[in-house]
Amino acid sequence: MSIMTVSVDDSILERILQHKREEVVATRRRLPLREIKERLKDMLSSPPPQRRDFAAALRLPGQVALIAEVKRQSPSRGIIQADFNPAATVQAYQDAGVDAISILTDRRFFGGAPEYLGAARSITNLPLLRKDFIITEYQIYETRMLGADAVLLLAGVLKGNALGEFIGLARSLGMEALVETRTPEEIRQALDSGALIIGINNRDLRTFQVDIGVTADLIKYIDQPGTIVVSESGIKTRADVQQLGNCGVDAVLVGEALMASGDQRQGVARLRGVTALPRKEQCGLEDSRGVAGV
Ligand SMILES: O=P(O)(O)OC[C@@H](O)[C@@H](O)c1c[nH]c2ccccc12
Repeated sequence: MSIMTVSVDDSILERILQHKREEVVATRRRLPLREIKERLKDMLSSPPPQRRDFAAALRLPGQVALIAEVKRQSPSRGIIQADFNPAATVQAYQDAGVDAISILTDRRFFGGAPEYLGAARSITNLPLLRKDFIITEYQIYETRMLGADAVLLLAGVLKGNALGEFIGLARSLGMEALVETRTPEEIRQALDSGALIIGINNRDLRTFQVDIGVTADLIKYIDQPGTIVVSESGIKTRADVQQLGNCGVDAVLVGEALMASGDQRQGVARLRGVTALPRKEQCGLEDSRGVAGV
Protein backbone atom coordinates (compact mmCIF):
# COMPACT_ATOMS: atom_id res chain seq x y z
CA MET A 1 0.00 0.00 0.00
CA SER A 2 1.43 3.40 -0.93
CA ILE A 3 1.79 6.39 1.31
CA MET A 4 0.72 9.56 -0.43
CA THR A 5 3.02 12.45 -1.19
CA VAL A 6 2.23 16.01 -0.27
CA SER A 7 1.83 19.10 -2.38
CA VAL A 8 2.39 21.73 0.29
CA ASP A 9 5.91 22.00 1.61
CA ASP A 10 7.38 23.71 4.63
CA SER A 11 4.06 24.28 6.38
CA ILE A 12 2.33 23.09 9.50
CA LEU A 13 0.45 20.70 7.22
CA GLU A 14 3.73 19.21 6.04
CA ARG A 15 4.88 18.78 9.66
CA ILE A 16 1.60 17.11 10.57
CA LEU A 17 1.82 14.75 7.60
CA GLN A 18 5.43 13.88 8.36
CA HIS A 19 4.42 12.92 11.89
CA LYS A 20 1.36 11.05 10.61
CA ARG A 21 3.50 8.87 8.36
CA GLU A 22 5.57 7.80 11.36
CA GLU A 23 2.50 7.34 13.54
CA VAL A 24 0.80 5.07 11.01
CA VAL A 25 3.89 2.87 10.77
CA ALA A 26 3.86 2.41 14.56
CA THR A 27 0.09 1.84 14.72
CA ARG A 28 0.22 -0.80 12.00
CA ARG A 29 2.93 -2.60 13.84
CA ARG A 30 0.70 -2.82 16.92
CA LEU A 31 -2.46 -3.69 15.00
CA PRO A 32 -1.87 -5.08 11.50
CA LEU A 33 -4.41 -4.50 8.75
CA ARG A 34 -5.33 -8.18 8.53
CA GLU A 35 -6.30 -8.04 12.21
CA ILE A 36 -8.56 -5.03 11.59
CA LYS A 37 -10.10 -6.75 8.56
CA GLU A 38 -10.75 -9.80 10.70
CA ARG A 39 -12.62 -7.69 13.27
CA LEU A 40 -14.52 -5.84 10.57
CA LYS A 41 -15.61 -9.13 9.00
CA ASP A 42 -17.68 -9.86 12.08
CA MET A 43 -18.98 -6.29 12.28
CA LEU A 44 -19.88 -6.12 8.59
CA SER A 45 -21.44 -9.55 8.29
CA SER A 46 -23.87 -9.08 11.15
CA PRO A 47 -27.27 -7.96 9.82
CA PRO A 48 -27.37 -4.71 7.91
CA PRO A 49 -24.58 -2.48 9.18
CA GLN A 50 -26.39 0.25 11.06
CA ARG A 51 -24.46 3.25 9.83
CA ARG A 52 -25.92 6.60 10.64
CA ASP A 53 -26.38 8.46 7.39
CA PHE A 54 -23.98 11.42 7.52
CA ALA A 55 -25.00 12.79 4.11
CA ALA A 56 -28.72 12.67 4.90
CA ALA A 57 -28.13 14.47 8.21
CA LEU A 58 -26.62 17.41 6.30
CA ARG A 59 -29.47 17.80 3.83
CA LEU A 60 -32.05 19.85 5.71
CA PRO A 61 -34.33 21.73 3.32
CA GLY A 62 -34.44 25.43 4.17
CA GLN A 63 -31.96 25.10 7.03
CA VAL A 64 -28.19 25.10 7.46
CA ALA A 65 -27.15 21.89 9.21
CA LEU A 66 -24.62 22.08 12.05
CA ILE A 67 -21.67 19.72 12.44
CA ALA A 68 -20.22 20.42 15.89
CA GLU A 69 -16.59 19.51 16.51
CA VAL A 70 -14.91 18.02 19.56
CA LYS A 71 -11.57 19.86 19.58
CA ARG A 72 -9.21 20.30 22.52
CA GLN A 73 -6.48 22.33 20.83
CA SER A 74 -5.15 23.36 17.45
CA PRO A 75 -1.84 24.51 16.00
CA SER A 76 -3.29 27.96 15.31
CA ARG A 77 -4.98 28.54 18.63
CA GLY A 78 -3.18 26.32 21.19
CA ILE A 79 -5.36 24.97 24.01
CA ILE A 80 -8.99 25.88 23.38
CA GLN A 81 -10.51 24.17 26.40
CA ALA A 82 -8.32 23.55 29.46
CA ASP A 83 -10.79 21.28 31.30
CA PHE A 84 -11.47 19.29 28.14
CA ASN A 85 -14.04 16.52 28.60
CA PRO A 86 -14.92 14.87 25.28
CA ALA A 87 -17.79 12.77 26.66
CA ALA A 88 -19.46 15.78 28.31
CA THR A 89 -19.03 17.75 25.10
CA VAL A 90 -20.65 15.04 22.99
CA GLN A 91 -23.52 14.89 25.48
CA ALA A 92 -23.94 18.68 25.35
CA TYR A 93 -23.95 18.66 21.53
CA GLN A 94 -26.50 15.88 21.49
CA ASP A 95 -28.72 17.72 24.02
CA ALA A 96 -28.45 20.92 22.00
CA GLY A 97 -29.68 19.09 18.90
CA VAL A 98 -26.73 19.37 16.51
CA ASP A 99 -27.03 17.40 13.27
CA ALA A 100 -23.69 15.56 13.30
CA ILE A 101 -20.51 15.48 15.36
CA SER A 102 -16.91 15.78 14.17
CA ILE A 103 -14.23 14.25 16.38
CA LEU A 104 -10.56 15.12 16.04
CA THR A 105 -8.54 11.98 16.63
CA ASP A 106 -5.04 13.38 16.03
CA ARG A 107 -3.14 13.41 19.34
CA ARG A 108 0.01 15.40 18.68
CA PHE A 109 -1.40 18.56 17.08
CA PHE A 110 -5.05 18.61 18.12
CA GLY A 111 -5.05 16.81 21.48
CA GLY A 112 -7.52 14.22 20.21
CA ALA A 113 -7.55 10.43 20.45
CA PRO A 114 -9.00 7.57 18.38
CA GLU A 115 -10.75 6.30 21.53
CA TYR A 116 -12.96 9.41 21.59
CA LEU A 117 -14.90 7.98 18.66
CA GLY A 118 -15.90 4.86 20.56
CA ALA A 119 -16.74 6.95 23.63
CA ALA A 120 -18.96 9.20 21.51
CA ARG A 121 -20.60 6.20 19.88
CA SER A 122 -21.73 4.93 23.28
CA ILE A 123 -23.34 8.31 24.07
CA THR A 124 -25.04 9.33 20.84
CA ASN A 125 -26.70 8.01 17.72
CA LEU A 126 -25.77 11.10 15.72
CA PRO A 127 -23.55 10.52 12.67
CA LEU A 128 -19.86 10.81 13.62
CA LEU A 129 -17.11 12.19 11.40
CA ARG A 130 -13.52 11.19 12.02
CA LYS A 131 -11.26 14.22 11.63
CA ASP A 132 -7.65 13.26 11.12
CA PHE A 133 -5.03 13.29 8.40
CA ILE A 134 -5.74 10.24 6.27
CA ILE A 135 -2.79 9.21 4.13
CA THR A 136 -3.25 5.42 3.86
CA GLU A 137 -6.06 2.97 3.26
CA TYR A 138 -5.15 1.41 6.59
CA GLN A 139 -6.56 4.45 8.39
CA ILE A 140 -9.89 4.09 6.57
CA TYR A 141 -10.33 0.52 7.81
CA GLU A 142 -9.29 1.75 11.25
CA THR A 143 -11.85 4.57 11.06
CA ARG A 144 -14.61 2.06 10.42
CA MET A 145 -13.42 -0.13 13.28
CA LEU A 146 -13.48 2.89 15.61
CA GLY A 147 -17.19 3.40 14.92
CA ALA A 148 -17.23 6.44 12.63
CA ASP A 149 -19.86 7.01 9.95
CA ALA A 150 -17.78 9.36 7.82
CA VAL A 151 -14.14 10.23 7.26
CA LEU A 152 -12.41 13.49 6.34
CA LEU A 153 -10.24 13.35 3.21
CA LEU A 154 -8.04 16.26 2.13
CA ALA A 155 -8.05 16.85 -1.63
CA GLY A 156 -4.76 18.75 -1.30
CA VAL A 157 -3.07 15.70 0.17
CA LEU A 158 -4.52 12.77 -1.80
CA LYS A 159 -3.19 13.17 -5.31
CA GLY A 160 -3.73 11.14 -8.47
CA ASN A 161 -6.21 8.32 -8.12
CA ALA A 162 -5.87 8.16 -4.35
CA LEU A 163 -8.82 10.43 -3.57
CA GLY A 164 -11.27 8.45 -5.69
CA GLU A 165 -9.94 5.16 -4.36
CA PHE A 166 -10.22 6.28 -0.76
CA ILE A 167 -13.78 7.55 -1.27
CA GLY A 168 -14.67 4.18 -2.80
CA LEU A 169 -13.08 2.26 0.07
CA ALA A 170 -14.92 4.36 2.67
CA ARG A 171 -18.23 3.65 0.89
CA SER A 172 -17.51 -0.05 0.61
CA LEU A 173 -17.18 -0.06 4.40
CA GLY A 174 -20.50 1.76 4.83
CA MET A 175 -19.09 5.24 5.43
CA GLU A 176 -19.24 8.50 3.47
CA ALA A 177 -16.34 10.92 2.87
CA LEU A 178 -16.20 14.65 3.51
CA VAL A 179 -13.69 15.89 0.95
CA GLU A 180 -12.01 19.11 2.05
CA THR A 181 -10.88 21.67 -0.53
CA ARG A 182 -9.32 25.14 -0.67
CA THR A 183 -8.94 25.95 -4.37
CA PRO A 184 -10.97 25.63 -7.59
CA GLU A 185 -8.53 22.90 -8.72
CA GLU A 186 -9.13 20.86 -5.58
CA ILE A 187 -12.89 21.23 -6.05
CA ARG A 188 -12.53 19.93 -9.62
CA GLN A 189 -10.46 17.02 -8.35
CA ALA A 190 -13.05 16.26 -5.65
CA LEU A 191 -15.91 16.28 -8.17
CA ASP A 192 -13.96 14.14 -10.66
CA SER A 193 -13.25 11.67 -7.85
CA GLY A 194 -16.96 11.24 -7.17
CA ALA A 195 -17.21 13.22 -3.93
CA LEU A 196 -20.76 13.61 -2.62
CA ILE A 197 -19.87 15.94 0.25
CA ILE A 198 -17.39 18.75 -0.37
CA GLY A 199 -15.97 20.90 2.41
CA ILE A 200 -14.52 24.35 1.76
CA ASN A 201 -11.97 25.20 4.43
CA ASN A 202 -11.94 28.90 5.31
CA ARG A 203 -8.60 28.50 7.11
CA ASP A 204 -5.32 28.64 5.22
CA LEU A 205 -3.13 26.05 6.90
CA ARG A 206 0.05 27.90 5.91
CA THR A 207 -0.84 31.31 7.31
CA PHE A 208 -3.71 30.35 9.68
CA GLN A 209 -5.71 33.20 8.12
CA VAL A 210 -9.44 32.55 8.32
CA ASP A 211 -11.93 34.22 6.06
CA ILE A 212 -15.43 32.89 5.51
CA GLY A 213 -15.38 34.81 2.23
CA VAL A 214 -13.35 31.85 0.89
CA THR A 215 -16.57 29.82 0.86
CA ALA A 216 -18.43 32.62 -0.93
CA ASP A 217 -15.67 32.75 -3.57
CA LEU A 218 -15.34 29.01 -4.17
CA ILE A 219 -18.89 27.67 -3.91
CA LYS A 220 -19.60 28.56 -7.55
CA TYR A 221 -17.09 25.92 -8.67
CA ILE A 222 -19.22 23.18 -7.10
CA ASP A 223 -21.40 22.79 -10.15
CA GLN A 224 -22.48 19.18 -9.76
CA PRO A 225 -26.17 19.03 -8.76
CA GLY A 226 -26.81 17.10 -5.59
CA THR A 227 -23.39 17.79 -4.06
CA ILE A 228 -23.57 18.66 -0.37
CA VAL A 229 -21.48 21.72 0.53
CA VAL A 230 -19.97 22.22 3.98
CA SER A 231 -18.27 25.46 5.04
CA GLU A 232 -15.50 24.70 7.55
CA SER A 233 -13.54 26.80 10.05
CA GLY A 234 -13.73 30.30 11.49
CA ILE A 235 -17.51 30.34 11.85
CA LYS A 236 -18.39 32.19 15.05
CA THR A 237 -21.78 33.87 14.95
CA ARG A 238 -25.34 33.42 13.85
CA ALA A 239 -24.69 36.13 11.24
CA ASP A 240 -21.84 34.02 9.80
CA VAL A 241 -24.17 31.02 9.52
CA GLN A 242 -26.84 33.15 7.88
CA GLN A 243 -24.39 34.64 5.41
CA LEU A 244 -23.13 31.18 4.46
CA GLY A 245 -26.70 29.90 4.17
CA ASN A 246 -27.41 32.72 1.73
CA CYS A 247 -24.40 31.58 -0.32
CA GLY A 248 -26.01 28.16 -0.63
CA VAL A 249 -24.06 25.97 1.80
CA ASP A 250 -25.88 22.96 3.20
CA ALA A 251 -23.94 22.74 6.44
CA VAL A 252 -21.34 24.45 8.60
CA LEU A 253 -18.62 22.77 10.64
CA VAL A 254 -17.81 24.61 13.87
CA GLY A 255 -15.14 23.78 16.46
CA GLU A 256 -13.40 26.63 18.25
CA ALA A 257 -16.39 28.92 18.71
CA LEU A 258 -18.32 26.14 20.45
CA MET A 259 -15.44 24.66 22.45
CA ALA A 260 -14.37 28.10 23.71
CA SER A 261 -17.90 29.09 24.69
CA GLY A 262 -17.79 27.41 28.11
CA ASP A 263 -21.32 26.10 27.75
CA GLN A 264 -21.64 24.17 24.50
CA ARG A 265 -25.43 24.00 24.67
CA GLN A 266 -25.63 27.78 24.85
CA GLY A 267 -23.02 28.00 22.11
CA VAL A 268 -25.14 25.88 19.76
CA ALA A 269 -28.26 27.87 20.68
CA ARG A 270 -26.47 31.13 19.83
CA LEU A 271 -25.38 29.83 16.43
CA ARG A 272 -28.91 28.72 15.77
CA GLY A 273 -30.27 32.14 16.69
CA VAL A 274 -32.05 30.97 19.81
CA THR A 275 -31.34 33.52 22.54
CA ALA A 276 -31.74 31.23 25.54
CA LEU A 277 -32.19 27.54 26.01
CA PRO A 278 -35.26 26.38 27.91
CA ARG A 279 -33.23 25.51 30.97
CA LYS A 280 -35.14 24.42 34.03
CA GLU A 281 -33.90 27.24 36.19
CA GLN A 282 -35.05 29.81 33.64
CA CYS A 283 -38.55 28.62 32.85
CA GLY A 284 -39.35 26.13 35.56
CA LEU A 285 -41.89 26.53 38.38
CA GLU A 286 -39.40 28.12 40.72
CA ASP A 287 -39.08 31.10 38.39
CA SER A 288 -39.65 34.06 40.71
CA ARG A 289 -40.82 36.32 37.91
CA GLY A 290 -44.06 34.40 37.84
CA VAL A 291 -44.05 33.58 34.15
CA ALA A 292 -43.96 29.82 34.68
CA GLY A 293 -46.60 27.95 32.75
CA VAL A 294 -47.22 30.77 30.31
O1 LIG B 1 -12.38 25.41 14.99
P1 LIG B 1 -12.98 26.00 13.77
O2 LIG B 1 -12.30 27.25 13.30
O3 LIG B 1 -14.47 26.18 13.93
O4 LIG B 1 -12.75 24.90 12.60
C1 LIG B 1 -13.29 23.61 12.68
C2 LIG B 1 -12.72 22.73 11.57
O5 LIG B 1 -13.09 23.27 10.33
C3 LIG B 1 -11.20 22.61 11.67
O6 LIG B 1 -10.93 21.99 12.89
C4 LIG B 1 -10.58 21.81 10.53
C5 LIG B 1 -10.87 21.93 9.21
N1 LIG B 1 -10.15 21.08 8.47
C6 LIG B 1 -9.35 20.36 9.28
C7 LIG B 1 -8.44 19.35 8.99
C8 LIG B 1 -7.80 18.75 10.04
C9 LIG B 1 -7.99 19.19 11.36
C10 LIG B 1 -8.90 20.20 11.65
C11 LIG B 1 -9.59 20.79 10.61
